[in-house]
Amino acid sequence: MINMQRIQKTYQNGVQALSNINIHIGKEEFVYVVGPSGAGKSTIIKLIIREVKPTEGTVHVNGTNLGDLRKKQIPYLRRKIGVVFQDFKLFHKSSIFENIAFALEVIGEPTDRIKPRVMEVLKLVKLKDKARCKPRELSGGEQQRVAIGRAMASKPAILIADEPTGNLDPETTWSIMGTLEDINYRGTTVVMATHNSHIVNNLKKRVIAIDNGNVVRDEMRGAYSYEA
Ligand SMILES: Nc1ncnc2c1ncn2[C@@H]1O[C@H](COP(=O)(O)OP(=O)(O)OP(=O)(O)O)[C@@H](O)[C@H]1O
Repeated sequence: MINMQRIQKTYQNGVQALSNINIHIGKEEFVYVVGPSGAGKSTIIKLIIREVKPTEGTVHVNGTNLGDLRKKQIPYLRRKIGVVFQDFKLFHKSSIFENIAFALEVIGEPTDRIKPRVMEVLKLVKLKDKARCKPRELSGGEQQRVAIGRAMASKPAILIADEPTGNLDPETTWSIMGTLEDINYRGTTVVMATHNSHIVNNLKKRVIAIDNGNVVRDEMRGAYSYEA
């Protein structure tokens, strides 16, 4: 599903973010990517969604070598990968319905299929009664569920979440984790970068720990750190 081989990434300013990364993530896995600030977690995510290119090495997603992708093929890749961020990134002037519908319009979904799919997605994230609301009328957790719904609208094989609970209180955090587990249970691979040790230590999954641009630990049902 996701295969990173001998990845080295140096940004234009000379900062080496990743030294030698080899990661294989299989179908339907749920993986936490953990590590201190600046370790390289977001860079790994940006490589998977082809927001940045590696300096050396190869990234395969769903069998496609991202190094071979032309710019105009990137939207096709993004259809297969949903992405959720810490700060939700919703359109504040649009309703919840429109926020999700927009994600389908940009990938060229036929008009008659948009409304039914938006309603399905709202059901998935348990926000059917909020379709007409604007994002500011929703709680932080509900806004993040909209963002997850939007990411899932194209039925991607992979959902990437970069610190999705970073702005949420503990109770809301567990509800979001429930939504992500549900999505994974239905067959989507989930890759989540997080600093939240409570989540990682309580909701046991595979843990890939990054430090200083290297994988320092890769464990099934791992902990946040060795000390935890
Ligand atoms: N666009 C960029 N240009 C230059 N350097 C960058 C860029 N993005 C990240 N870096 C550097 O690359 C290194 C890894 O950053 P990255 O954002 O991947 O870390 P992270 O583990 O996600 O950190 P955090 O937990 O704080 O989000 C850091 O030293 C960072 O300063």
